[in-house]
Amino acid sequence: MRPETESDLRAVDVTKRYPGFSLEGVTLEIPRGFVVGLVGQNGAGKTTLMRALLGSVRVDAGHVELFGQDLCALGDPQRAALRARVGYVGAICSYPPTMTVAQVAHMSALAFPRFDREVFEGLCRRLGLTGGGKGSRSVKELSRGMGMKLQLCCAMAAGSDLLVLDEPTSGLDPIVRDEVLDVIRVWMEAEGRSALISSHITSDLEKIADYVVMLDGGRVALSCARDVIDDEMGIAHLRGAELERVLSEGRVAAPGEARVLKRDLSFELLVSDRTAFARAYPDYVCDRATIDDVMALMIKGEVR
Ligand SMILES: Nc1ncnc2c1ncn2[C@@H]1O[C@H](COP(=O)(O)OP(=O)(O)OP(=O)(O)O)[C@@H](O)[C@H]1O
Repeated sequence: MRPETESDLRAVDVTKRYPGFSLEGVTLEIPRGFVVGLVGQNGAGKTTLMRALLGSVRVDAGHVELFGQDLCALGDPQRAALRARVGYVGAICSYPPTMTVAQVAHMSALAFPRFDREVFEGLCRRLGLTGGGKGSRSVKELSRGMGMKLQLCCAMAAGSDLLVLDEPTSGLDPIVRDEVLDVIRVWMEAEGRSALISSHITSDLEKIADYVVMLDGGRVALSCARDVIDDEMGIAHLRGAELERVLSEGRVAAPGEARVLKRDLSFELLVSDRTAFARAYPDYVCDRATIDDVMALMIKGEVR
């Protein structure tokens, strides 16, 4: 990923083993100023990876550099200081349920020295969390979407340089999802900010992510710029004989590197360069690939 850009976070060969699951040799970078989207099926290891990156779980091997410093080589105070520059938002709103929005702000201001109340209040107004007496509502009275917005407002107002968001749009309606994405986009406009966002709603990542990292069974199955998926990759829809012809000619993928998925009446073939494919096989249909398409082929596709 963009070796010429400074990285806010760099993970090298990160391994975390649980009984029955392991995150194996994950290497990943979050270049400064960019959004990295993390995708994968349920249980692929996204949350475990995020927790390992933030030092919330001890890794068994590999290392993590946060803002250029090796987390393992630091003492607790230095690690905590670096960690304070990262805003983490989990899928569940973790504030005490009886606290009001205003009290959450007060608690955050005590916890985060860089917490900016004006920024917090501006964000809350923008997202409809406050105004018209709404600020006196307690956390338990907030809907799931409101709880997510409140966590985001706190993380952004805390002066974070890097946001790590675990499924920030899950369970939200499309309008609220767009609002949340808009707020992240506006936050990203300030220089030097980055984000790692996991999601099962890949259409959200298509709107916001600059890079995509795909996890499968605890390993990185694909890591690339989103533009590569949008502009270059394709899904060819082929009949059996057409597929065999394309595979035997070896122009699309070397033997052992093609990904093929059988559908009811045809086969799908993952194509890394759809323009070259169209030139080589002008009579065969090849569509643009979405993140979902690529995920299905990479994870469920047969290797040919
Ligand atoms: N503390 C733990 N002890 C043992 N196993 C764990 C622990 N935390 C996670 N796991 C296991 O690690 C695997 C990956 O879980 P993880 O929550 O990271 O996946 P995920 O990709 O975030 O899934 P989802 O999309 O469903 O949220 C699962 O099999 C889970 O049971």
